[in-house]
Amino acid sequence: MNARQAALEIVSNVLKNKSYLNLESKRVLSANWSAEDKRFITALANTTIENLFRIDYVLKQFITAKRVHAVIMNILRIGACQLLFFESVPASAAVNESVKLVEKVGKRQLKGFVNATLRNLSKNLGKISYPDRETDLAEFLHIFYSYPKWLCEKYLAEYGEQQTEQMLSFSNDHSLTCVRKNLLRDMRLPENFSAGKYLEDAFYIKNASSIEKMPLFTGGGIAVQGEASMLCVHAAGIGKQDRVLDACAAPGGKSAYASQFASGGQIVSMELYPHRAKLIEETFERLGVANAQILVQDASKDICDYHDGFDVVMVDAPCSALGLLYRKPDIKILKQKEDIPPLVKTQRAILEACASYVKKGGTLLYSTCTIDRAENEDNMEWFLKGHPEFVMNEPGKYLPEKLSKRLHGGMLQLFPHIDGIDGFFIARLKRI
Ligand SMILES: C[S@@+](CC[C@H](N)C(=O)[O-])C[C@H]1O[C@@H](n2cnc3c(N)ncnc32)[C@H](O)[C@@H]1O
Repeated sequence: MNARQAALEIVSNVLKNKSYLNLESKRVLSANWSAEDKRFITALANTTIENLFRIDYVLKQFITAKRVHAVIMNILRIGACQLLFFESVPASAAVNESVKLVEKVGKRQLKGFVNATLRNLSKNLGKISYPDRETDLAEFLHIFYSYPKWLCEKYLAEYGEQQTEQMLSFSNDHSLTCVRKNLLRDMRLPENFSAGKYLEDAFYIKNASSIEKMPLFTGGGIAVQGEASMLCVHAAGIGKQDRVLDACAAPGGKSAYASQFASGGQIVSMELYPHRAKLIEETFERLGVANAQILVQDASKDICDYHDGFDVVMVDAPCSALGLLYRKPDIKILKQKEDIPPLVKTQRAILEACASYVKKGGTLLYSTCTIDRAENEDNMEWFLKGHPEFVMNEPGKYLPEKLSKRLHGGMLQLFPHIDGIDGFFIARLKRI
């Protein structure tokens, strides 16, 4: 298998099976590839998925057939992706290598079709047309930035044209991975890790293709965790002796970080799915978390024994993950508008049950990794209406100054294009 075939396999599986891009990439890249091949495969598969709506729109202008077989369409997609977005790949290579793929998938009779389509595209790159932004702005944004149309419409309504375009056009350096230095293990970090944007114990690694195999990772010296996720734990303001409930805990990133703050206290990590609870177990073992207990349990169901039982309750709710779209492009394709109302229902049910576990004077920390008013601000408004025993308690003193200035109504919505990190939402409530 060559690099383009590997990218084709990843793209085909994501689109056909609706599987996650990172899991497909991990599986395909586990074979013995050179570092250069790994980078090319990852870039080609990611860029194709990231720009799928645009690529399909462009291809439509050059495809002459009425129907195109799925695998041939995917070959055209990764070929067009190279022509449109890979300056380092000569057009002839993008076309010829795509034609070779047609033979490899056993459809040699379609070599001429793929050759003609891509050659025609490569000769007419300057003549590609896009939807007219004056006639239908949402349609233009949907195609040009390759985001679902429903999301473009939603963001236009909520944030206006300028901010929506900034959000959709933002792209970060995909080669950087954020890790957290785990203070529960005393391991030295290499000099080439660069400093975090906001937190002392956050670091960025460049071009690390298999962090999970690094001795520093296997030995528990680091956890792969973004700064926005770490900031949620900071915002909770956890004390040394605190008893903390992490109601939606898998794979255990926030629980493990919380255990550093509550070094003399205790963490209870709750998770609905047993297979995901196993991930928490692995995280704790690797990172040396000793003061935590794992519980497989539906956080929306009341547990009488927990009433008034915790200084801090963290609800890092299951959500639409729209704050990760800029670095997890498959979510753009997999996420549907219809997914949101059931999520809001679950989030509210979890908040409802967990509210009673907070001690008087204690903290309820609500967070999501999404940019969606229904799942964030609206949920907080709904919760406070039904729970006069809680007030908003802004977490400014626990956050870096630059971010505490951005609190709005006591809540913080992070944006990748403004803050350079994942689009998390953080709200801190106090039980009075
Ligand atoms: C956003 S993730 C949590 C990430 C985690 N806090 C971390 O930082 O590593 C949400 C988790 O909630 C779990 N979940 C979904 N519904 C739940 C429920 N009703 N009760 C408990 N956990 C639930 C999901 O399986 C998922 O593992």
